[in-house]
Amino acid sequence: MTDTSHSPDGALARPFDGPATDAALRRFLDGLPGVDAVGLEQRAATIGTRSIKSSSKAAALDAVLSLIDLTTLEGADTRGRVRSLVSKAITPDPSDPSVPRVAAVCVYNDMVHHAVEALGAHHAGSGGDIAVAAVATAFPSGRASLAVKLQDTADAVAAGADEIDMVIDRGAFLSGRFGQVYDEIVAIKNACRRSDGGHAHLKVILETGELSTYDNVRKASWLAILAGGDFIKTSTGKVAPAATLPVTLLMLEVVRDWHLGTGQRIGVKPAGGIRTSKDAIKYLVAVAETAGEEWIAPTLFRFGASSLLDDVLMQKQKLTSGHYSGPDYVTVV
Ligand SMILES: O=C[C@H](O)COP(=O)(O)O
Repeated sequence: MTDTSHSPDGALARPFDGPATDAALRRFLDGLPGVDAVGLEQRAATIGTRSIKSSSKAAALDAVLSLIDLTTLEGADTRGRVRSLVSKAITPDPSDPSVPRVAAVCVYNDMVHHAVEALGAHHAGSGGDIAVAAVATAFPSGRASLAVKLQDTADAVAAGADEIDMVIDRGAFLSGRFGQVYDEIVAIKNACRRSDGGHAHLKVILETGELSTYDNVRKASWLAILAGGDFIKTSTGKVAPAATLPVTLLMLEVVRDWHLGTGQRIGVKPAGGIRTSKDAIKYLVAVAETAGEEWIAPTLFRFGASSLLDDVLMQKQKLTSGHYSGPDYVTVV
């Protein structure tokens, strides 16, 4: 990843004066313009109707592949399951070595060392091209003490995680305790520091399905960026609704506005429920039309998905041969 980080206290970029107290954050976030829900949903619906030339489809499918955080987040995860996932990340299509690799594998904290071991030289931490992302901070609920969340994060970083996907405290956010949410993100960002002086990149999961309103999604997006998030991510995948096109579009508008105001580029990661190439391409159109084509890069956009890869491989195969292969074409993790 290129370094999209900024000062943990947001001092250079903060769009208000003084410390980020609860009152200052509330004043700023409550002063953001309300979201025109009808307009937002219409924009998303219009994006959903765009057609893509078949000559561009192959490139779009390859772009989708390169942006996937290939995910397994199950209580039943094992070393074997993570090794299968990693093998698929390294060689998505054993019959075609030209198929691009995914950006990252995303696993629970205690599976990080298995992922790192299985990736070997492919691990980003060893100069390879696949990152290991770990969900942390008492994922998916976020209900634990700050001390536990910091330890959770430090454990994942020590085990070799290149990226930390943290969940915000939705209870604190919905109660208006914005300072608490801000401080927690700042603390987790500090826990992302590695002993070599680098730091794991921080994706801040808003869990938009629990935020009730588009206004809250906009506020939480700003709050996460102000506190130092390198990425803002829609969902854990454990709460419905997970990623939606309108919510992702709204988050893209925030990173676009942040970039216009500060020059800093923040990433966006829709996650949960994105299973088809057709849907993924709609997201790419939203990225290109909202933040700009430069955001279509693993440093600035990811899909958090467990099964999207299989559909993309099937669509690529259909483009090449004119027909779908049987269900055995894709390997099931
Ligand atoms: O962050 C990723 C999600 O947990 C994956 O969700 P999914 O299984 O619906 O693709």
